[in-house]
Amino acid sequence: MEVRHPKVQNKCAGPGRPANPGGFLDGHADKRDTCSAAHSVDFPVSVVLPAGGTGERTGLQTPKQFCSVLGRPLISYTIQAFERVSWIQRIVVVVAKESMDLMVDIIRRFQHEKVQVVSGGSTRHRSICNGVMALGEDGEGMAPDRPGVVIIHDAVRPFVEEEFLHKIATAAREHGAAGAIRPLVSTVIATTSEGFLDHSLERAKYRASEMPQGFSYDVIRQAYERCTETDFEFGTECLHLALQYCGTNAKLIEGPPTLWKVTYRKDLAAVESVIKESLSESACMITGGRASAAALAEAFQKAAGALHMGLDPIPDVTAENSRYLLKEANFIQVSINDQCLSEVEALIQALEEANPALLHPLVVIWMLVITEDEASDGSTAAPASALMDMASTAKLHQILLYGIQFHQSEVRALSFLHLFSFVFFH
Ligand SMILES: Nc1ccn([C@@H]2O[C@H](COP(=O)(O)OP(=O)(O)OP(=O)(O)O)[C@@H](O)[C@H]2O)c(=O)n1
Ligand SMILES: O=P(O)(O)OC[C@@H](O)[C@@H](O)[C@@H](O)CO
Repeated sequence: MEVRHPKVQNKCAGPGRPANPGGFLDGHADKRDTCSAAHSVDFPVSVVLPAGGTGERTGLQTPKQFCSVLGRPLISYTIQAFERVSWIQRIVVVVAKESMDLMVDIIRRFQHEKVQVVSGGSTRHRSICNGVMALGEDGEGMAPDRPGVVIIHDAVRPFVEEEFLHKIATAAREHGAAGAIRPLVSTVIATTSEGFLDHSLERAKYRASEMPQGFSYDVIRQAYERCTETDFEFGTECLHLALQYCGTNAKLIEGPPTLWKVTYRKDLAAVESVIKESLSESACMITGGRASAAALAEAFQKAAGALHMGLDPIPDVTAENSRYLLKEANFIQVSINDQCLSEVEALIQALEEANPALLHPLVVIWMLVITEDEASDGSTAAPASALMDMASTAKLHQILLYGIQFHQSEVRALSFLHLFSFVFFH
């Protein structure tokens, strides 16, 4: 499907079918508010993820954005990094038309939110242009809800944090354009036509242009409406288009080293080791909706921030929260004074039914909290034998079950999180 916008007919389009105006695959926005209070914006932000390349430099048959990492396509990690940000409204993924069905399947399988799939072009700029135009598409009589800011981010850069996205988006809002930069690792040199050194650049004066980049919508749209076929064919830098065709000088912001792009096969191995390491840094805390458990989860969530752990408290894993079963690797089931194992049994059953395509064990910690009044009744510990039996069965499904019981007066969130982090690092 090709996005063909009347004003820029064939401007960014490659070959392809007329575009579906871009109906959402699942239109409900992500209701899970995952942004911390520190990060919010007062203008609409959308994202374009160019993912229409072939990944030739990996030497693999499968385009790198669709290569599996721990049983999950690389692009799914990148989409998740954006869909978790509550102030991002729409994510346009731009893929080659022959990958459209695959992309739709990935979105459904991993229950991605806020995603619209658009057909790519023969070059990266053409693909990005298609994505930008789709954001302004009138689509079936709907007034285009054009974003104030568009974040553009290569789909093969899976490690992007909300805090940096917020910096890029607010700088783009203020300056019209903003981009991530990183120090150069190697010196840049110019060669003669015979392949000899012509001159070298003073490395300290230059930076590597990375992603994400942000633009006010009108700037990037106008840049693509005005740029030339040569730009579309050979260009690699959106910031240059904004300067060249809109006179907009991008604000440059040094980003973390995690912004690197998967380009070669070795980069896929690096992604896998980084993701494995990060597995111990997030968990889903299931509170059952009880006020006391929710209060405890809130205290843990605050403490988790100090350990750079992401902790998502939710009441259960049903309905819209069922996506956690596919994307999270660690779960803490909180029971208050309830020695019955039914809740954790239900969680393990839900995990087995969801059968997430992860090649590493899932970890479930049953956290039994005994409150002061209950403790005075001399309540006994949960039936350890029943827990052991359940753990033995769960292990057959790659689920590692642990139990921890403590009295409310013993709760020191940070120390428990250190313990959880140790257990999660499997
Ligand atoms: N016609 C294209 C070419 C590239 N991209 C996307 O732009 C990003 C960065 O480009 P690059 O790393 O060069 O990806 P490929 O072009 O796939 O890699 P190669 O040059 O090795 O083929 C990737 O997410 C890629 O999918 C795109 O959307 N459309
Ligand atoms: O050139 P490639 O297509 O490999 O990758 C695109 C990069 O050039 C681009 O992501 C940054 O340089 C920022 O513009």
